[in-house]
Amino acid sequence: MKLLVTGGAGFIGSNFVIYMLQQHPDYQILNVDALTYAGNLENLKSIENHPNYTFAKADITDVQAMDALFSQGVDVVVNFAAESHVDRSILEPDVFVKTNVLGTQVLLDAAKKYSVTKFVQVSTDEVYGTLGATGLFTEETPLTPNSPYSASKAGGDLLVRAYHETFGLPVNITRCSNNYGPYQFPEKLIPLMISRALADQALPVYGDGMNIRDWLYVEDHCSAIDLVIHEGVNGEVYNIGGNNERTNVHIVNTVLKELGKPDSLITYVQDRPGHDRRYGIDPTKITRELGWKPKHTFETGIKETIQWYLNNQEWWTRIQSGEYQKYAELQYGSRLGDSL
Ligand SMILES: Cc1cn([C@H]2C[C@H](O)[C@@H](COP(=O)(O)OP(=O)(O)O[C@H]3O[C@H](CO)[C@@H](O)[C@H](O)[C@H]3O)O2)c(=O)[nH]c1=O
Repeated sequence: MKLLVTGGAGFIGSNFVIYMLQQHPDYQILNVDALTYAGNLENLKSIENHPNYTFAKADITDVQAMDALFSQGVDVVVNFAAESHVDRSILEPDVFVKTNVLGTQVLLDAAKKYSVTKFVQVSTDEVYGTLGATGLFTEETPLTPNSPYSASKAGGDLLVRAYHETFGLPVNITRCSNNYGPYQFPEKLIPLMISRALADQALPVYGDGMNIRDWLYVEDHCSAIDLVIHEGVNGEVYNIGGNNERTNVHIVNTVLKELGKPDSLITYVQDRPGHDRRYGIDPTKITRELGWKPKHTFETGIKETIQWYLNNQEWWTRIQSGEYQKYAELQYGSRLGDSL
């Protein structure tokens, strides 16, 4: 099988490439990534010389580049390539629409032209909007995205759906909750808090810190996508969640405790505009229909993750520079100057 993985140098994408080469060493994997700020080939050092792995630097919105890649023969596409950070989408929505909507459409056109046997769109529970105190997102929950990021992902998902309905393209959409684990870029809650706590810097908790996310260990997400590639019924959506709902303040306290750092580092700052209160995924469909089961509890996953960041300080200190640094100052500088 020849797999085209887009965004394979990002957090979830690189974990997926490594996972697939371990599970299916005979599959050929072509990783295409534009290597924007969060794409990092260092994530793939362990498999870069694998005989069945190839890398191409290209942007998924580049029609000619995508045509050239698909013309080499592709069986399955897994589309991870996306702008993914909500705060950044509030500052610059245009790049989100370009990559997440236009990029998806370019890939769909190429997938149609070259008759791929499966197109998996890796999406997010954020397309469902926010939950109140009760209930869970199911695959039938209406799409009501609240941020430019989630609106752009919903736009991509709807195009995927339309290519199935209109052209019969064999597609699946997966919608995951918050991932965590090795190689997550330190703009996201868990790695950001680990890196700042280690440097004894203030930890910016948005609003009252009681927003809830449903945490999924990245390797469990990868195993779910592997199942969807092989067993997913064309046209179907599958929600993937870890049944691990936690408040943000619980996450931050866990990080502080594991690192032996004081609570006084927590700084409540101005809330994220349009901040979704709660996400919670009902994974019944993928569990019952495809037999998926996560292997990690939150308690083991978070310990392993913190240990990974402790063991790999060079990886994240190197990337905390350049464009990231400028952006972090914009994002946290103003927030931290504006503590509640
Ligand atoms: C970066 C940061 C975040 N937060 C809060 C905001 C959220 O309630 C929670 C998690 O924030 P983030 O790590 O940015 O993740 P969130 O907005 O939930 O979105 C993530 O999870 C989604 C899946 O639910 C993915 O689709 C997104 O790509 C991914 O970024 O922590 C803080 O309180 N302080 C912070 O500095």
